[in-house]
Amino acid sequence: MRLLRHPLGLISALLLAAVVLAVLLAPVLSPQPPGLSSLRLAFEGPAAGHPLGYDSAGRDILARLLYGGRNTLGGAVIALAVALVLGVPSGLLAGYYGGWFDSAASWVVNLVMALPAMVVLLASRAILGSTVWVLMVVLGFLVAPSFFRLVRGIVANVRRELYVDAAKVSGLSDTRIVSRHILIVVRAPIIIQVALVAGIAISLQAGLEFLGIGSGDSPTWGAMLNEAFKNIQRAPLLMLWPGLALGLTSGALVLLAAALRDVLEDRGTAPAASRTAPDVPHVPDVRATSKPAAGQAGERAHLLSVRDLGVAYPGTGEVVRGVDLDVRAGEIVGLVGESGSGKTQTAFSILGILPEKGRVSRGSITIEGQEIVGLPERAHRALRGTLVAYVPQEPMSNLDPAFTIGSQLVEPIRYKLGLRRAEATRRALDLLRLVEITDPRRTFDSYPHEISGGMAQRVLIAGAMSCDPKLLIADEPTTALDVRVQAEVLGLLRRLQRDNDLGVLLVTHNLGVVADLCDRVAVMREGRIVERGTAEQVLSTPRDPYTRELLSAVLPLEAK
Ligand SMILES: Nc1ncnc2c1ncn2[C@@H]1O[C@H](COP(=O)(O)OP(=O)(O)OP(=O)(O)O)[C@@H](O)[C@H]1O
Repeated sequence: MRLLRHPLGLISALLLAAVVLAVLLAPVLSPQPPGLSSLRLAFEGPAAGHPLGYDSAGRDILARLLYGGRNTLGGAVIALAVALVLGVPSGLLAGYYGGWFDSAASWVVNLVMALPAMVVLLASRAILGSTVWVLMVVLGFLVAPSFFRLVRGIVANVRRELYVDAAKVSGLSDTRIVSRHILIVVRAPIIIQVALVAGIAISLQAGLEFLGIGSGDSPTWGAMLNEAFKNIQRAPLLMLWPGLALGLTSGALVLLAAALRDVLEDRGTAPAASRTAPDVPHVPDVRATSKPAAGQAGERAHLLSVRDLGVAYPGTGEVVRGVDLDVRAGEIVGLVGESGSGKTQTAFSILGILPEKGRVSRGSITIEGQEIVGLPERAHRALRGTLVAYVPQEPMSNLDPAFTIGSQLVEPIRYKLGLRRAEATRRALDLLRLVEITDPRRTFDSYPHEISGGMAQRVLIAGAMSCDPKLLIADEPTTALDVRVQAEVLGLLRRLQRDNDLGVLLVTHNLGVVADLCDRVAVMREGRIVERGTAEQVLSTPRDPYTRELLSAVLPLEAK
């Protein structure tokens, strides 16, 4: 549904729907069968009931266009179905279980990818015949590796997530874990990839037909192009219709993929738990209160100030109830609490990205003095990325596997800062250096599946820093990483915060992270803040029983 609110998505979806509908209704819309030929009418112009005129064999162009669309789109569907059936389950298995199946499947995939597609298609035509459907099955086989790699990369990454471990520990079967945790993560990239591959399949098929490699007997847009090309001197307009149909359909698919990416990829994701050793830092600071803080405002911080925030969902009521929070320039504030306590909802309200049905039910949020509750989406969007940036929890699923790291950094920089490509590229490389990536050029040119989780998180931090934000909201930024990499990424956040005088709101379960990094901390439970103070105060002399409970759950494990 959110796709319909995306202008590009709406236009491309409508266009595709119109094409598919027209093609399906071919018998109704078309005045005669596509093969009916009357040489007397060859190259005749439009006539009543034949709005596009006749081709070189005196066949109705509209009929051929509509029936040809059936073959062209049907061929793409077949190629996609084959690619999905082969690529997705094998990618899931290889990514989830690894081991010999992964090695064998990756070997086969590399082999298939090394095959020159055109040669294979030509050879299969010679062996299997020229029917368009058979060629599309072969094409499906050739593009299946792209789905395999996509799914395998994401699944292998998600498999390492602690929440998948937790699901395993709690006794869920593998099938259930895959359907509950894993499919959700791969669904969006697969949908995007489907749109892209459909466009490629249509263009490739048309290319083959245009070269005269497909089957001559059934009409397709490519075959129409081929025939029109032969008569280009005599009737250049014949090229227009199949060209237009192909251009519009493939263009709409590419735009739809881009819109789907926008819509599907900025969703919040599931939580996870992790631990690092606490090492209470010496931090000077501010006020400490131990009571729930609703209504107890105090002086508001200039950078970020939240007062009496409520977030509600229909049916559930308020899930955040009267939260007060301040983040000043140059400080890191931890927002801790168990799963479901409302941390992410608070962070999302500040970012203005609450899920569809969620709304801020009361209170005020100011960023640099500007009230943002009730701000129109457009104005809010202008703040995100420039004034406020977000570092998400799952680095890998926030990077699009279909694009290089470089292009994913460059595009937002160009969009937000209006830089030219060369300048944006320079800035992206500088940012990669800023986040301590040793070979920025190599990372720039890599695809997400070629880099590690820690590197991916650095890339996302680089992305967050790209427009010099003043406030960074990091939601469990190290959850997906192993302990050593966690420490590195936390160190990086600390350095960036110091060097840039950033204010950071760090959402975390992890009291070790709070101890390592935070100046101040607010503890949330059931939508309220139950305790706040300097990290040192809260960790060494917790006043609220809930904080004590949280601490006692962690400390015995970390005392070693
Ligand atoms: N889309 C939604 N519709 C209804 N309730 C929701 C929705 N999203 C979140 N909630 C509820 O809001 C409450 C707070 O969720 P939130 O995600 O903020 O918790 P959290 O403290 O960030 O937990 P975690 O650390 O697990 O992410 C939860 O009880 C959750 O059930």
